[in-house]
Amino acid sequence: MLVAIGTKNPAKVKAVKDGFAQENAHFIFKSYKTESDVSEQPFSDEETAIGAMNRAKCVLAISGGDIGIGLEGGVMETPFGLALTNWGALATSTQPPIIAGGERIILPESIAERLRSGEELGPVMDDYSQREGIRHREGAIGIFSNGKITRHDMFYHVVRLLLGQWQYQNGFD
Ligand SMILES: O=P(O)(O)OP(=O)(O)OP(=O)(O)OC[C@H]1O[C@@H](n2cnc3c(O)ncnc32)[C@H](O)[C@@H]1O
Ligand SMILES: [Mg+2]
Repeated sequence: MLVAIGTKNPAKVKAVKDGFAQENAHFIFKSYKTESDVSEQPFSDEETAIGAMNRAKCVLAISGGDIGIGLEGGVMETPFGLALTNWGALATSTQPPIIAGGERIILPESIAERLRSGEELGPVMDDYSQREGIRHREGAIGIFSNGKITRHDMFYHVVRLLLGQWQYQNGFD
């Protein structure tokens, strides 16, 4: 079965491969750069989830795969501050997309202010941590959880939720 992944981001690609790895079925993976057709920095749960679904549908269409997976990161305002929010989607040609959300934490106010004024989380995190490519590695969630939950860990959970829902809906044991 061909699983098409709608990103070239290594943290996301590895999360998908690891998420499918413990199954008995044989999966082949291909990754493609896809557009999420939402803002570069999604600013709500809804926009982030739509971005994930768009990526999943797009990668399914361009790959001819059996399953398309889209993962999208964003932020959302809450009564407690600006939260990280992450969504994943699994698309097939026969059913509406399945979605699942990731773990959330509140960002420090200094980071939140920069995002509210229009900056993107990726570059802001690199600037904050004085390192390059945080979004390809542990991500903001990894930095602010002291490495306890990385971007890979978080998206791995999302992928397990997607795969499990797909199996449940299709009568797998
Ligand atoms: O190549 P793609 O798949 O697009 O991966 P990405 O890292 O750009 O991830 P998203 O598009 O899903 O994320 C939307 C924006 O939020 C940023 N972002 C999201 N989660 C992040 C995290 O945990 N750490 C750093 N930046 C993050 C990211 O850099 C983008 O500016
Ligand atoms: Mg992106």
